[in-house]
Amino acid sequence: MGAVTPDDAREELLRLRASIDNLDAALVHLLAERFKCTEQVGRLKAHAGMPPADPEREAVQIARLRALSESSGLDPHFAEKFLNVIIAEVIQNHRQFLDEE
Ligand SMILES: C=C(O[C@@H]1C=C(C(=O)O)C=C[C@H]1O)C(=O)O
Repeated sequence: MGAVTPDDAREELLRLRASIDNLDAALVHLLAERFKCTEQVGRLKAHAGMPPADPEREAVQIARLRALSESSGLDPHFAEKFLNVIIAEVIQNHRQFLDEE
């Protein structure tokens, strides 16, 4: 392979960053849809007198995402940390719905 010129490198960087921008936008859209869903779950639970957190469901979700991560080349430890941050935010929202009831 020949030497990479600064112009080639800049072009490749721009190409990769354009993909990163698209992927970040997709992540934001996916998260927004997930939070719309969990909001409905939270309101349903608050109305039905169910607790905001469901540790059994969380354990199933974490195991599932860890397995998916392993098969797709994502660090499963990172996937678990990421999901835990999201779940903590969801549970905090669910507690607020409970207070509003
Ligand atoms: C969304 C729910 O509420 C909480 C949030 C979860 C999540 O974000 O995946 C999973 C379990 C619950 O602790 C649910 O019970 O399904």
